[in-house]
Amino acid sequence: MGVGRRMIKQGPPPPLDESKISILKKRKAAAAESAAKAVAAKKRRRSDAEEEVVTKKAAPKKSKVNGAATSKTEKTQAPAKKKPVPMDSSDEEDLEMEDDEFDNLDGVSEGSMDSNDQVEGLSDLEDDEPEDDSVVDSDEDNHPRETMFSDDEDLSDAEERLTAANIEGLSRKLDAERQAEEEEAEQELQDAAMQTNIAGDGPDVFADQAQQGLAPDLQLLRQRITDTIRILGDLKTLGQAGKSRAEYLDLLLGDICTYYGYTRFLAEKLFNLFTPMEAFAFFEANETPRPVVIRTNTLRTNRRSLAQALINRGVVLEPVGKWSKVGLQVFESPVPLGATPEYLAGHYILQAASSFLPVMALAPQPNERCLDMAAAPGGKTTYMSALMRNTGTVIANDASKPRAKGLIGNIHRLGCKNTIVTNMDARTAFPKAMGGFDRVLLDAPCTGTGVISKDPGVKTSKNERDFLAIPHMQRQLLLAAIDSVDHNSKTGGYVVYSTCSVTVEENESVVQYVLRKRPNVKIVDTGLGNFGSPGFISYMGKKFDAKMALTRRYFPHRENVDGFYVCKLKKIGPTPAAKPTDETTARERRPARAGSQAASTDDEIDRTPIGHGEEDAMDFEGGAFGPFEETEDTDRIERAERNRLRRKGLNPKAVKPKKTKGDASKKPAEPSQEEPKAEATKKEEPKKSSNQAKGEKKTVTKSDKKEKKAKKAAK
Ligand SMILES: C[S@@+](CC[C@H](N)C(=O)[O-])C[C@H]1O[C@@H](n2cnc3c(N)ncnc32)[C@H](O)[C@@H]1O
Repeated sequence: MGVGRRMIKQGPPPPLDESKISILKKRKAAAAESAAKAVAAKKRRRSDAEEEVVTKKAAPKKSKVNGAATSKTEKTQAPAKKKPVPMDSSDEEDLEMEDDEFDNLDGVSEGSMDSNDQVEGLSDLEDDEPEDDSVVDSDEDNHPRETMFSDDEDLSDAEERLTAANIEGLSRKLDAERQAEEEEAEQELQDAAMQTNIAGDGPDVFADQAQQGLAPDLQLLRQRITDTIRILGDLKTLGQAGKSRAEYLDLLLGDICTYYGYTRFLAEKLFNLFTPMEAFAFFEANETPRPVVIRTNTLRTNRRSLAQALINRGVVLEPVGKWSKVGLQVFESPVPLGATPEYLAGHYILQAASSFLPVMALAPQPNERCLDMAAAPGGKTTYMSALMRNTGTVIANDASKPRAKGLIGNIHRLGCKNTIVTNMDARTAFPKAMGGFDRVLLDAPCTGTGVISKDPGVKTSKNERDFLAIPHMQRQLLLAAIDSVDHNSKTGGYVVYSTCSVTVEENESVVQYVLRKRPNVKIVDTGLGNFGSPGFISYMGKKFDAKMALTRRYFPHRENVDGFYVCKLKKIGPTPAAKPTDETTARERRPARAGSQAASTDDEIDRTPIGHGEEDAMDFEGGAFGPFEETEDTDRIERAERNRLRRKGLNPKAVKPKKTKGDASKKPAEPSQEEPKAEATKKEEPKKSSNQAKGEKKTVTKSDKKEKKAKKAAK
């Protein structure tokens, strides 16, 4: 992400600024406090920061920020005391395909803080060093911070393991907070009803519609949104005669689009995930940034030492919550977090709290062989490396070359010595180039609907085509991920699939698809406890595998983390050699082809996985996994062949009739040496029954291989 976007993200969206009156009273209070603080002099701000450190220290029983979800009190105070924390360019590793993200690594501080702040921060640092030191000293003297950074923060496995107890505690706390917020919101709605003296009879929300076309009065719009939600909650009593639920929903969606700036298409998609009331909370949460979080790099330091070093620089921070032993939530920083000596020395990385979760679910072990399929800029790769204590191997792959450069930068900075970077399209590269991994992480490219607060462009940039093309690619990648895992791994055999999107199309639907295509995997518990919400087991009439409830969903308005999805799969049997990685139906492919660059490469690639040993011997068609889906295969094979010919500069229509059944060597366009043989032979398949095709395919493949070998030998 660029500096500009970081700056935008740090502040509220200008058009909503004036009218943004939170539904929660506590936020009103915070806004007032914030305004008051804004006029304070810089030294005053500095002393505020010191005060806060002292306050925290003086309040040992104060509840801490959990899971990046602040406690109620903290949420109230946070907007006022937080000033924009400079974000490092590595901060959000989850936004897809941003090639320049790491090009701006060194410029991070420039756009994030004004120069005065920086100078002041530095001079203050010099002036106040002894003072800060004393704070740290006193901290060591039975200070509450002792409890925050307890002695158990060693580099042990246990430190990294998420305990169910911690998670349950956190979950309970979040539930309580959420309930309180909902009660407040409900109260506000009731107050609004009393103000209008219309108890038992809802307001006429349709009355203002005549004003359409004029610039909207955002306050009125907001009022109408809350009124409509209230009416929808009790349509029978509050609804107007002759007005249907659909009409109210239509009005509400239109208002949400106008108020928050979404396209109708996306607003509807997101709205449908929740009740109207909860959808409102979700859209609201997307207007405010999530807490800034850094992850301690345990290959270089430990959290206690890092926290002390940063506190000495005037950074106000706390442990992110008991669920993580490496996360620190930063409330305020007088220095750019992407340019501190500790940052440059690789002691931490800016990483969204939700981004820890897939790696925790993956739980890579020392000495394992792991793959991070879509790794750049490396927040998760470097965490994997740290959990593996720089042993074993992590293959960190990314299809984007510029992003892969950023990945390399992070790997060096954080001192990951067990990591190899590759720059390949994971759909084709794995398991062909490499396979047999103990664990694979697929943090898939996605639409980014979980990180709208970071990238508001998502509100208008994602269209229907994206929601066909991107899930299509996700399915391909996840099949490749599964095929790349060694089901016989003594320590692993796991795949973790994650996205920073909240839509069902990119999450449960993708998992459901691969369950159908790869019955040799099953969903297992993520190990993330009750933190987050269970994945959907049904959605809009569509039923999913019952175990989908073991997958986890995270939402900005529920957990105060970026929207995220995590699914853990265990491979229980070999992937059949004959099973192509991409088996999307023709119906799914068509829009995808037209849709995106990712999808456009779809046709050009044969994704047939290379079998390993026993997998080669697996007779898929007659085996445990059922028959080929002939229509899909036929279409895929024909398409692949046409594309192969086109790549050769040949007209498929012109050359096709010349081909002879079963004789690969007589093809007019000979596949190049590096082209997969399966592709060359599969074109014969459509005209045969699946059994015939299978038999012939094997025969031809073998003869082809022999022929190739002979050619090689001759050369
Ligand atoms: C959500 S980001 C990954 C973030 C990363 N896991 C982290 O934690 O820093 C998705 C990444 O997928 C990469 N990508 C997209 N298509 C790909 C493909 N076909 N093969 C491999 N990587 C791909 C993008 O370049 C992008 O860096």
